[in-house]
Amino acid sequence: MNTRLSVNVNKVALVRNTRHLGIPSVTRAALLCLQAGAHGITIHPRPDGRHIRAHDVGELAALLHQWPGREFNIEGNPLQNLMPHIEAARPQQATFVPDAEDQFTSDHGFDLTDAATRERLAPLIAQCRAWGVRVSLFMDPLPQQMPLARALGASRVELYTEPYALAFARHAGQGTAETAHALQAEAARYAAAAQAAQAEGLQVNAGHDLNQHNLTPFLQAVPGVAEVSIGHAFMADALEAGYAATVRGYLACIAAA
Ligand SMILES: CC(=O)[C@@H](O)[C@H](O)COP(=O)(O)O
Ligand SMILES: NCC(=O)COP(=O)(O)O
Repeated sequence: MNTRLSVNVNKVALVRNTRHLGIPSVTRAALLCLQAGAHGITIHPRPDGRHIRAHDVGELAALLHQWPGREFNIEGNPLQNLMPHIEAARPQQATFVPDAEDQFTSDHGFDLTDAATRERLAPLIAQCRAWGVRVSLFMDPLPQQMPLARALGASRVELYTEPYALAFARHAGQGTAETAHALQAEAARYAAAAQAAQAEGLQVNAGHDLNQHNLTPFLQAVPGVAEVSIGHAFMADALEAGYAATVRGYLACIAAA
């Protein structure tokens, strides 16, 4: 499967919000990434508006409508502020994330073994489907929870990849047999979760702290990833190389897998 690249532009908005000048432009960043070949744009309009704000959602939806075949992915907690954005923007994909309102960043997936969580999510997933919006659930790599995700009506899961990224960084920094084993074990966890999801008919996305060093090995270890959404490391790279060259760099990492 050719994994698709969705660029998360949260951090462009974060810098923009530090002045009242409207620069750097979020929509221009998205346009340049699409022109360079990115398959989609991801945003996470958090309740506190620290980066992506309501007007960004509408402006990006209008931009993506000019790019048939490219996808708009809006992330957030559907029990907080996400659903009005989904109704207004009608993105191709909504990624449900169980973040608290004041969370520093996303750092865990849903626990679908909790009946109350399932009861709250089921009607919201159904609502998105009624709007023609695919739902992906942000999940830790837990094979046993994949049937629960499918039973709720999700079309995809997004595997939360920070633990893998941490194991990769430790091995890259130390290169010991112990870190190699730990990295191999982490990659195997994700492969098992992906295979369990695919066995349920779910497609598999992945994201959080992926970068140009850990992306290719991740995709080599985890079969059939449909989409990676990458923002923080992407924007750090783009500050040095520019958006277009950075898109090409990440596409090359995907092609090398
Ligand atoms: C869900 C996830 O892992 C990221 O997409 C999230 O958008 C990161 O949010 P911040 O950019 O606010 O750290
Ligand atoms: N869903 C992950 C995402 O959109 C971006 O995460 P990160 O690359 O900013 O960590």
